[in-house]
Amino acid sequence: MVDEKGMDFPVSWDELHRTARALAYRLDSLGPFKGIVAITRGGLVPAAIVARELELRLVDTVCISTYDHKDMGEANILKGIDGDGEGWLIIDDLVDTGKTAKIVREMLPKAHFATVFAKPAGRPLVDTFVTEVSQDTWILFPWDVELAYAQPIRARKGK
Ligand SMILES: O=P(O)(O)OC[C@H]1O[C@H](OP(=O)(O)OP(=O)(O)O)[C@H](O)[C@@H]1O
Ligand code: HPA
Ligand SMILES: [Mg+2]
Repeated sequence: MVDEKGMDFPVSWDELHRTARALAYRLDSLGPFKGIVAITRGGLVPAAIVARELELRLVDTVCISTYDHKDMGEANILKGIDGDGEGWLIIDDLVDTGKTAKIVREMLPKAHFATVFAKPAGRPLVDTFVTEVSQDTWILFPWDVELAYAQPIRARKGK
């Protein structure tokens, strides 16, 4: 779908699994880490995949909510975490504007911040990521979609 937020970029479960494993592969040489801090909710699935690959069993959460579907609002910090993050790995699904990442970095300045996807505006705030997509792309994660009829491309264009 194309709307004012740009083109949708759908990601399947398989692709997400493969890309999160690629992230774990990169992170393996940057550790060892004490544990993972998952940024809910989007970071939960990638964090589970990375935790499995890096054999990390200590997993905590920072809970932040900024978007209502594609509409950005104020960042609500629902749950923080103590300490400066030294030795910890923070995992989120993506950085977009970098608003969430900035809050998390201020909260845990010594942690390593990693995401599966990055858009250019947020990229400088991430230590490690795998796939960059353009700023006007909207990533559709597999947990946000269901299988449904898709109109042929020509019909969508009204031909
Ligand atoms: O770089 P930003 O512009 O801050 O956008 C990225 C953040 O937005 C999304 O979270 P959201 O607030 O939608 O909450 P959710 O993870 O619970 O879906 C996504 O999971 C990132 O955490
Ligand atoms: O591109 C995105 N996809 C899903 N959630 C998001 N939250 C901020 N940007 C995005
Ligand atoms: Mg999130």
